[in-house]
Amino acid sequence: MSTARLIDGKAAAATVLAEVRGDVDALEAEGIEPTLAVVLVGDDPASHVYVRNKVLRAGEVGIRSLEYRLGADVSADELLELIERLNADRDVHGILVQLPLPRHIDENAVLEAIDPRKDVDGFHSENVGGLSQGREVLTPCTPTGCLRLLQDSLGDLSGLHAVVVGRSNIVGKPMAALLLQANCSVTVLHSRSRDAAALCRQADIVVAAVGRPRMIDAGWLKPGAVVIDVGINRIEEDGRSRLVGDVDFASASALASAITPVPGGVGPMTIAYLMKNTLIAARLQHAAAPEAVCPSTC
Ligand SMILES: NC(=O)C1=CN([C@@H]2O[C@H](COP(=O)(O)OP(=O)(O)OC[C@H]3O[C@@H](n4cnc5c(N)ncnc54)[C@H](OP(=O)(O)O)[C@@H]3O)[C@@H](O)[C@H]2O)C=CC1
Ligand SMILES: Nc1nc(=O)c2c([nH]1)NC[C@@H]1CN(c3ccc(C(=O)N[C@@H](CCC(=O)O)C(=O)O)cc3)C=[N+]21
Repeated sequence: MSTARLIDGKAAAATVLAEVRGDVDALEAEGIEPTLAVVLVGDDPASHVYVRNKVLRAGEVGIRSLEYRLGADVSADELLELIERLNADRDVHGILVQLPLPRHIDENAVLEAIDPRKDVDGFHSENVGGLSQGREVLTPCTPTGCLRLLQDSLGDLSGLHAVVVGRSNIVGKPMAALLLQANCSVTVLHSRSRDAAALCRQADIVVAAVGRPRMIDAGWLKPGAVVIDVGINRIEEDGRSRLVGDVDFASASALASAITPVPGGVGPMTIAYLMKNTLIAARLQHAAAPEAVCPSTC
């Protein structure tokens, strides 16, 4: 039995970050200091780890980052006020509000309050709609990172059948939109899909974003399929805690032609694309408001 080629997300992320580093230098030569504001509400330990990683990575590529930590009991109004302040601050180019938010805060209202041009997560309806219409907009980091991994592995994706397992707003749906934009035929599976494994076995490309440890095994795959595992699940095994994906790596890698590991696959690419989006956002804002037309008072 053959073994799948490993798609190295860490190495791919390093390439993306090197591209970003070059763009940062170019912007700084124009007197612009790309800046990302990260907002973290509450004390979820996993969220704290993610936010720390984002801030560290930003520093490494020369992006300035501002961290705002708010208590779990903060009111929606206080959070919206902070976002308004960041929207109005011309020195802030990207705003990321770490999800999930505490239950008493309407997540959608918060995401809609972010200036779409500073929406480095690509979650604002303006950007969601733009992606669906094929306009050039800020697109969500995780699926955009997955698309890059696929294009690096396969080149042109035209005509391939891609199956996305999961239909969340942050991964599954934008992933499907990006693959369609890249000329794939796209099938989206979810918890109500009938005989999901049989549908998945028709895929040339499988993107798993379910949140169920090792759900997708060889029985879901056509021989030679390329598998992208978005899942990040912390489980207890052999008396210790470990991170596993939504794909049963051992089983799937015997049948797939290429596969991402967890950790070291999609996760690092998500952070790399957050940095890239921050650069795109900075460019967008400075192209739209050149000093020559816009006096310093605006
Ligand atoms: N690597 C990274 O950078 C990131 C990783 N993640 C990880 O990706 C995973 C998915 O995240 P997210 O999209 O937010 O998760 P959600 O819980 O929001 O969505 C899960 C999706 O999976 C579907 N689903 C559940 N059970 C089944 C099943 N048995 N068969 C088919 N589909 C099923 C659900 O269907 P339905 O809609 O019908 O309920 C839903 O659409 C998680 O492990 C998360 O931690 C998330 C973001 C970034
Ligand atoms: N507004 C918002 N935007 C997000 O993009 C967002 C979010 N909220 N909330 C949570 C999810 C999750 N997410 C991850 C990012 C990086 C890794 C990552 O780097 N993972 C490493 C392992 C890290 C570890 O060891 O825990 C890896 O896979 O190699 C994982 C998950 C972004 N998310």
